[in-house]
Amino acid sequence: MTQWTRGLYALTDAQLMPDDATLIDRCESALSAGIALLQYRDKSGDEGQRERQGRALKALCDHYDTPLIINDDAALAWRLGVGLHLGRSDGSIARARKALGPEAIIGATCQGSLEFAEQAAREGASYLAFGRFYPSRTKPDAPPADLSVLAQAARFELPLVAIGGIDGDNIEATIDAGADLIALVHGIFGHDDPGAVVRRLNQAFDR
Ligand SMILES: Cc1ncc(COP(=O)(O)OP(=O)(O)O)c(N)n1
Ligand SMILES: Cc1ncsc1CCOP(=O)(O)O
Ligand SMILES: [Mg+2]
Repeated sequence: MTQWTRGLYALTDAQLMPDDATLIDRCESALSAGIALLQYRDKSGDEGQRERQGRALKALCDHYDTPLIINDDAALAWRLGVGLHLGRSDGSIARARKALGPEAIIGATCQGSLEFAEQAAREGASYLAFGRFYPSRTKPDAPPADLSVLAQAARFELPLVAIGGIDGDNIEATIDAGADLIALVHGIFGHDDPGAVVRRLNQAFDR
């Protein structure tokens, strides 16, 4: 597996990629340009679609040697043998760690809270996700967080993910504040050519 602890973290969106062909095409474009992690985030409520698209993305991610993370759905992550991202009301990190095993990548939403982060780290999270840091088109009601939380979270010695409204204009400031991974929906998949955007955004890590 390629190093996943620093770089771009692309999250899918069923509105931006409404059918299987668009989803696979856009994800392949991002993967081939070089992302650290891909998250399948499906809020459609269509179980069959989630199983089918999850399996297709697993095959694609294996091809590019890039970890796949499933949002919310621990059972699907277990069936596919991939990583899992859990928010505050998506179930316990400790239970997911027990079910998925010591090697699985398990991420936790911490919003802007060091207390949430402390608990997730204790329960075995692989990374801690903070944000939203900027106005987000994908999740406008996500609680806002201040960038200063990233420097304070360095004490957990886990990869820190920043999320929410990140784009080419604010990515450098977000990395400089302490983010190891930059998670984006619109900033990657809101563009016709995700690969070109990924190449541009990756330059922020190479300064
Ligand atoms: C990398 C990453 N960070 C945060 C989230 C948000 O998770 P959650 O709060 O559970 O909200 P939903 O994404 O489920 O709407 C995430 N998915 N990924
Ligand atoms: C899932 C999630 N959690 C906090 S903000 C957000 C959405 C991020 O999407 P975008 O990069 O389009 O703001
Ligand atoms: Mg969730």
